[in-house]
Amino acid sequence: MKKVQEEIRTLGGKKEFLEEDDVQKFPYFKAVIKETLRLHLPAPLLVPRETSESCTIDGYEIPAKTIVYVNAWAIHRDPKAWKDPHEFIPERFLDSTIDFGGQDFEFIPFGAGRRICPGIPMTIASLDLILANLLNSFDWELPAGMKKEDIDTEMLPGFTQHKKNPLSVLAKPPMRDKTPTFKSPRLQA
Ligand code: HEM
Repeated sequence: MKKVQEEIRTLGGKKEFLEEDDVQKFPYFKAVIKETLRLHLPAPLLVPRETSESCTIDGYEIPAKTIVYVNAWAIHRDPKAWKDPHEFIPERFLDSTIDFGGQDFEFIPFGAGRRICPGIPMTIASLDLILANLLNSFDWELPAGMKKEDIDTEMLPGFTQHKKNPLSVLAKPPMRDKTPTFKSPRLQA
């Protein structure tokens, strides 16, 4: 958290509101989003498919008209593809060209092929903008007495992943805001 906030607050030019172009200057922030989509992909089994003809995959014969699920959750944690696959290590994406565009089959949070999610640009633009501004504008703390090891990542069963128990966090204005470089008209009013 500290590392990504430092990047945003240093490279973001101390702006009060970051725009889409600003976020493109934050490689570590981008890596954090990728690593989150690797470990906690919203659709862990993608969207089911039906085979149009029989085929053989990895020695298994799949008859025509079979419903097939791609276990992207398992692919994203495959030790043959990822070092320390269960660990949250955004740095693994820094010197890597692996992206979610459907060309790198070890990382497919939006699927791949001709039915790949068409919402990628909208998703990434919204995630970038909302998350970068939340990290820029606030410091985040766990409620008193709670340690980071206590964060519960349990999910409800379902087609898309939803947290079983809500996450409680405290948003605090960062210390640097004691002497703001820019005051919005809203704050001055
Ligand atoms: C984090 C956000 C999102 C994730 C992880 C996600 C993931 C996916 C996945 C895994 C698929 C199936 C692709 C496949 O099986 O190969 C899919 C399909 C689809 N997604 Fe998304 N999606 C997201 C956001 C969106 C948004 C914002 C939109 C619309 C604005 C959208 C629209 C669609 C549509 C229409 C399909 C069906 C495409 C088809 O079957 O041709 N998605 N998405």
